[in-house]
Amino acid sequence: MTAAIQLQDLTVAYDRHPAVHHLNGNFAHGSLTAVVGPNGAGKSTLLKSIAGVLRPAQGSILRDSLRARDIAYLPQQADIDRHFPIRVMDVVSSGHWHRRGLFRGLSRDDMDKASHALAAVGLSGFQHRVIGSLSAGQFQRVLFARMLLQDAPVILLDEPFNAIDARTTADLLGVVQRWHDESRTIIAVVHDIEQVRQHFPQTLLMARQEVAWGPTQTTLTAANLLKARAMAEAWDETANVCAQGLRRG
Ligand SMILES: Nc1ncnc2c1ncn2[C@@H]1O[C@H](COP(=O)(O)OP(=O)(O)OP(=O)(O)O)[C@@H](O)[C@H]1O
Repeated sequence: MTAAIQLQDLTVAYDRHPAVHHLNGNFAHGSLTAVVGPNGAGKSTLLKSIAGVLRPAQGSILRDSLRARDIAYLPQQADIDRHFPIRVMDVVSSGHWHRRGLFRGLSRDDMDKASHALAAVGLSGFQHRVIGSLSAGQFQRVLFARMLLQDAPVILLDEPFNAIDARTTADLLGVVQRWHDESRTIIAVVHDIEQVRQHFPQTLLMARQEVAWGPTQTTLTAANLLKARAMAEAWDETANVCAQGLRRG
């Protein structure tokens, strides 16, 4: 299968301290991959750099012929301000702003599409609710409805099921499976190893660097999980990005 996203010796750093270190590999077109690793392993940083929010310190990310709008990115809920006084309909409809322009009002067609997307995530009738009044699970459903409208071939999800109730998680895993059936490329940071084993055919296990990357069954072994933890604990937070020509750490 051809690569939708290719990481070439990718290092991403904050103030020159690497959070992702010399990653190499491909996310194939139509693949469904979980990104797994201990806290601070660089998972969110990797997703942000694939989304184009962060730039590589070294190496590169090749995105085939994808345009920025072809990549839908769902950040962690903690990174989203929900105190904004806007309605569910406005959030969902912003999923297709690239088609209708940022400042044009909502057409009847836009509203119908948003209503269908809300129905698909089990939130019929929520159009006029203010987002601050929703539970965490309901808000996550709204963000998935927004991504349904975005209709992107590549979907990045950062801990989409963290602190979300079991019913919502099951429903949203159904949406992810539907996207997979539609041959979209999906990369999701997931903490629940059992969930990964059940729903994600591919896994990238990382601890700043790659620990293992491939079919979930062969990647998520007890030995690899132990290795990831040991690598994360041994990581020197104060290390700088490698100077050109130095041996890789
Ligand atoms: N904005 C930032 N500024 C400075 N350092 C950061 C920033 N964001 C993350 N880091 C550091 O980069 C490293 C990787 O963080 P990252 O959030 O990517 O890991 P993660 O695997 O997603 O962690 P978690 O599972 O806890 O969400 C950590 O040492 C973290 O402290």
